[in-house]
Amino acid sequence: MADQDLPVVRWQEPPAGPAVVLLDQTRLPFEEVELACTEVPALVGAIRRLSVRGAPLLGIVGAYGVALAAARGADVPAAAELLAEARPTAVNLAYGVRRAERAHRAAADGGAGPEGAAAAALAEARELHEEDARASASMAEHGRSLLAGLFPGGGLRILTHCNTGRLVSGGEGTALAVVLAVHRAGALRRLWVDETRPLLQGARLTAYEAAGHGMPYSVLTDNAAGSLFAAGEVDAVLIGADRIAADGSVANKVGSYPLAVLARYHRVPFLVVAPATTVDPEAADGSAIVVEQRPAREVTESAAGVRAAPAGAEAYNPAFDVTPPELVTALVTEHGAVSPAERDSMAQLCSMSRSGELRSGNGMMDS
Ligand SMILES: CSC[C@@H](O)[C@@H](O)C(=O)COP(=O)(O)O
Repeated sequence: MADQDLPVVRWQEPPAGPAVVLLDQTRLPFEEVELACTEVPALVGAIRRLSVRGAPLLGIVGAYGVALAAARGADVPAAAELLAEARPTAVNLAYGVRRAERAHRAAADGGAGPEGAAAAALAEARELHEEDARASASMAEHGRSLLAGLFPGGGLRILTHCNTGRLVSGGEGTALAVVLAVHRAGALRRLWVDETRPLLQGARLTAYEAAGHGMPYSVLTDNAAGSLFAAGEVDAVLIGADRIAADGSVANKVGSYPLAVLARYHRVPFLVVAPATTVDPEAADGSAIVVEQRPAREVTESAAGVRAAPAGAEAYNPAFDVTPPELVTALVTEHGAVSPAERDSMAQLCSMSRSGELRSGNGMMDS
């Protein structure tokens, strides 16, 4: 296995750059290989094929993408549009893009010139990168302390879905950062890792991160989760989120909703860990969240391109599903934990998130 020491994203200055350099997640867990994107279309392609993925990281990368366009003298609004639309569900992507675009425009309007405006976009991307690292550390501590209160004896068996660790973040991640804090506190008995069909973010990426941290973990097929609950082997479910609506509905990797149903039936806490930038106050409820549909071949073929279904088979392949707020025990953000059932807490969380305002606009938000 690789060493896990390359950054998940970094900015490359000239002469090798300007470039946004990504740790190519399609090559993990077998190879740690960097992918240098020197132009925005290459970066958009990398986002679409999931060389880089996970909501908070998409936001950071989107912001660096705007900085890249500016540094290359490209059409920044056009590049921002391309980047923001590369994937539709994770609200953080458009949020990061619009933030950097706004910084670029403000500098240009202030007479900074092309180089100064490009520097302003890059500074904004770096700021978002650092903010996300700080948010990650706060979420980890809030989540750990919530679980310590619920399970004072430790010995936790946590089930997680998809990948939510350092590979999705400026820091140690969202849900997996909480698991890591529990592990460091000596309170993790086992991490159950859903393989996460069809692209195996759990089996490939979460298992890779769990192994790197020396966690006790087991990979299971998504379908095996029910029997694990039935056997009383799951104490808590922790997942991340790609977008959280104003009513507390949570869009996350497809397969999250069935876990929430299982957790409710078996009276197991279902915790969603995400930075406030994942809250979209403009999405009133789950029906307002666009769910990305992925190509059929991801389901009808194996990862190696070997056909699993008859030629011409059609497929249903949504990348995400939406869990209604009544199934979510708590949302853990950098500001603390809230129950989505508490309307006042949700309203407060919405007011702390600027993702909705920045997501859809042209970066002209007043502030
Ligand atoms: C903090 S990570 C939360 C989500 O982004 C994660 O669980 C997820 O669903 C990622 O999906 P992906 O399609 O791999 O980008």
